Amino acid sequence: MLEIRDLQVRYGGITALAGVSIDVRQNETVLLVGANGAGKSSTINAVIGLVRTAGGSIRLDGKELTSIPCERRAREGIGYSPEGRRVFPSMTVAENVLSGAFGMGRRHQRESFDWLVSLFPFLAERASQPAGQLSGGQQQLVAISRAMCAMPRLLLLDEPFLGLAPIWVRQISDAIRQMQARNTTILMTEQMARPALKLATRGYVMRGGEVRRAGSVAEIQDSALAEEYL
Ligand SMILES: Nc1ncnc2c1ncn2[C@@H]1O[C@H](COP(=O)(O)OP(=O)(O)OP(=O)(O)O)[C@@H](O)[C@H]1O
Repeated sequence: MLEIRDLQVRYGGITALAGVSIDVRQNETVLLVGANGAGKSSTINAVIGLVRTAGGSIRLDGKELTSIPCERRAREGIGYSPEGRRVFPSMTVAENVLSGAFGMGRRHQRESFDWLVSLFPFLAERASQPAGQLSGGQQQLVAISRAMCAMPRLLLLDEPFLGLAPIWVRQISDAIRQMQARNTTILMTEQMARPALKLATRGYVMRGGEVRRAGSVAEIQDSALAEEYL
């Protein structure tokens, strides 16, 4: 479904990705694992269009994405939850979540919101509260709910578990499982790989802007290189 070939990203003189190739098949959950600066976020951000690519291709169901501007990529069915619990702090919880389905019909928005509330009742309890007042774990759930609200066919999750207490890790894992049950294809990144490994089907170990190893979750877990990060 997603075909990344020889992807290159540079920030000025810094090479962040030096020719990365990754495949994500339909209904798979693929994990990018690696230490700080390995190139995980740059890969995700290139797919959603937040960074310009210096070479290579990114195809979604055969369609080249690199020539589509960032603001139009969501319409291709891509949902994105950024690293670092980024919510719009002064907007309400409901506004934050519904912004993920911007431009879609009211009925679709209502149905999605009701479904998300059935997963996370606090979204209804806190619906009219500014999102900036929530705890870190709740903000991360709002960011993920926003990415899920449009029911994307490809969901990009950048470090969804980073710095969270176990109770939030469980809730976010449950949300990801719900998306899997709805046949959503997922590409996620993680430094703290253990909870993510339970959700993934395959993984890639990244280091220094390159893929060092690819394989099943078991293979990734076994890899000596991965040891460093787990
Ligand atoms: N905006 C930027 N300007 C300059 N260099 C950057 C920028 N963003 C990332 N880099 C550099 O690009 C490389 C890859 O970073 P990237 O954020 O993709 O890695 P990562 O694996 O996601 O790490 P992290 O877990 O810290 O986000 C690193 O050397 C990083 O310092």
